[in-house]
Amino acid sequence: MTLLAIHGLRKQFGERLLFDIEALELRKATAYVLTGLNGAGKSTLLRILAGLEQADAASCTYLGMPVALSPYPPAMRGSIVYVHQHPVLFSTSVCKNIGYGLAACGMPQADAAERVEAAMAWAGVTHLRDRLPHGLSGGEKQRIALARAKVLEPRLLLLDEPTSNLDGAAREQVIALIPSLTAAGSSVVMACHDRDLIALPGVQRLKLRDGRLQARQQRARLVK
Ligand SMILES: Nc1ncnc2c1ncn2[C@@H]1O[C@H](COP(=O)(O)OP(=O)(O)OP(=O)(O)O)[C@@H](O)[C@H]1O
Repeated sequence: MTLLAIHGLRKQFGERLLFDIEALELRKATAYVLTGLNGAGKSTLLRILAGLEQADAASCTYLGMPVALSPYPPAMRGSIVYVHQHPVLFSTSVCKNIGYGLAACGMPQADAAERVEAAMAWAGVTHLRDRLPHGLSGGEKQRIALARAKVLEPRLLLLDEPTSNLDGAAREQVIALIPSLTAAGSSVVMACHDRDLIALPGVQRLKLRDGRLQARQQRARLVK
């Protein structure tokens, strides 16, 4: 089942055409890696999908409904989450950071607290619940940012280089979280150069090259 399909997606910065993508199709509950050389436009594409950057599209459907990319549709705003390469956390406790989006959309406190607990456990950050962001490691911050995104139960997570600043156990902990996102029904697009992320079983490959998008399908897929 298709989650998002865009045809004729063009992005220009002034006179410069960054890419002209004939077709981008993202399936439900599927993980994708988006590769390409530095400057190919990976972050820009993720930012367009998240509604943080404007672009021209010939046609777009989201959950089978035709939508315009501009202005960015509320249905996409409410179910697509972008996680920055260097996540910015608010200067409040880890658990309040994770629950912020739920409180903002008016979820009752008891329900929100339950979801936040589950997200903290998932990301392995329960022991950090009362800590302030200052002094947390890069890996801890990245896992908190992933928990803050997952708690919203998005249909699509856009992860910009989620492991680029991490190594060793911190990197492995983040990589280990990815398959459970698709198992929970979310699709994931990760801009990355990390071979271990690219090699995760069932992950589909998208590559930006010379302004075009190449898709390479793998047979095995993660849970749908
Ligand atoms: N707001 C902007 N105005 C003009 N040019 C921009 C803007 N944002 C990005 N670019 C240019 O678009 C190109 C693609 O940038 P982008 O960050 O999307 O690439 P990337 O593939 O994510 O690169 P990297 O792997 O280095 O992160 C770069 O040449 C960048 O300078």
